[in-house]
Amino acid sequence: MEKLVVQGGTRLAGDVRISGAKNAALPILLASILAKSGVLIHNVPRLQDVETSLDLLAELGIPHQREADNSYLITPPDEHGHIAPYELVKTMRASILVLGPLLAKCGKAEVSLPGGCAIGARPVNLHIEGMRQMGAEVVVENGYIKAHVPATLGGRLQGAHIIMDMVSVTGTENLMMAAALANGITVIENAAREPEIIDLANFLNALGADVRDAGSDTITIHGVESLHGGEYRVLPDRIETGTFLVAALATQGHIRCTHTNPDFLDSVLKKLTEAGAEIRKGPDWIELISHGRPRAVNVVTAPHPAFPTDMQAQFIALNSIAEGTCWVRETIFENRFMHVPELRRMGANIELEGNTAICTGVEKLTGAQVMCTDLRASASLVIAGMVAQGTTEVERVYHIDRGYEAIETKLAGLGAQIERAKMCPTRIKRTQD
Ligand SMILES: CC(=O)N[C@H]1[C@@H](OP(=O)(O)OP(=O)(O)OC[C@H]2O[C@@H](n3ccc(=O)[nH]c3=O)[C@H](O)[C@@H]2O)O[C@H](CO)[C@@H](O)[C@@H]1O
Ligand SMILES: C=C(OP(=O)(O)O)C(=O)O
Repeated sequence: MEKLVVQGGTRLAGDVRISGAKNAALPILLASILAKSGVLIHNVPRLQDVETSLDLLAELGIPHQREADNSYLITPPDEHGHIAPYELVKTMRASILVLGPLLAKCGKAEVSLPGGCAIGARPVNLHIEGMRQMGAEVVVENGYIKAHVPATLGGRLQGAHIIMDMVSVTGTENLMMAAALANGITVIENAAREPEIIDLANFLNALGADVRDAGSDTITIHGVESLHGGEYRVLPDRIETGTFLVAALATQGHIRCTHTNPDFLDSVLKKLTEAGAEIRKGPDWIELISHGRPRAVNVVTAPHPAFPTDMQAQFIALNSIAEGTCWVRETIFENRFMHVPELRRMGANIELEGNTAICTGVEKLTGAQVMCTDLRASASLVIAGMVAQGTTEVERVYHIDRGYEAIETKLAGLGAQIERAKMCPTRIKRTQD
């Protein structure tokens, strides 16, 4: 087990290179199942979730090769396995994204049902319902989603008009991938509009699919017979970008994120400006200049283009040391406040009322031993550690490794005092009764 050891008190300064987006790379890697020949994918971030996706492809009998630091060649054979086992799915919920590609390509799929996780129950009923509307027969048995396309449909999913009850990112992606090879036209209404949806659509289209209007709430997919191989570059990670910008403002620093895309971050940049940051933008960079202590800002999470839930924890860390009182309302996940008790251990003044956190900024946090509970909660603890007095030890760092490439190296490059260390086995001293 490893931990991050952070000494607070340094202002972040300099340039940081943003990696490819986790939430685009995962669906794109798994969508390559659909291709008939090799797919070369660039700008894939080096993350635990990427390793898990590659393991999942290998488990299905789909080989890959690392061509360069961040480039992978996936070569799907015509015939391969169709079972995504519990052992892999339990470590990465996004494994559910093989359901659509496997059903579309192999006519059958068995995917372990992902369980709930620290941030909420996260059911996948919309994925299953959409596949059923496209003609698949689906049962949930022994913890697995077991789906097949009946012989009466000639082994091919059928285009359908799907109205999603809720906006779901991976739900929209799964249905888009399934529809790419379906017979006929699929229309997905109330679709998610995240930039990663557009990236997946662009990837599928680069392989010969016909996906239209991704990025709007109604996506139309004209099914094609097959997808060929190709080459694609994953878009930059807007959440990693936002995390570094929040870290810079919290430490009253001045940084520039390079290799990013400012167009994807409107709601976050607006809140950073409201909090007192000066933001400058170029075609592929964003600069943040601090002017003193940040001001507290109210935030409500909602589907894109509104404020992303994946930035909520980082803004709570920022508000913890900002001037004033404000509230942060989480409307996407029912349990995404696990970072709050940890931040309180560092001296933050945060009250929880249902889905709202009320933060009153304190002058200083103090270093403490804290524990990561999920990916973005971990990022918020690292940010808090960088502004706290003294040493913060962030434990269970495997959560952060799921979604941030080399976070301590990048932060150290900006001047942070942070290092990864091995955890010693805990020794509990027993006293005699
Ligand atoms: C790999 C990936 O891209 N992960 C992102 C994706 O997760 P993910 O795609 O899992 O999140 P969803 O957009 O599906 O979830 C949104 C809401 O819909 C609910 N829901 C979803 C599906 C379903 O079948 N039934 C249902 O009730 C969820 O419990 C949640 O309350 O979008 C989230 C919301 O922006 C982000 O936090 C995650 O980083
Ligand atoms: C919740 C997240 O990811 P996942 O959907 O992979 O759990 C996230 O990226 O913050």
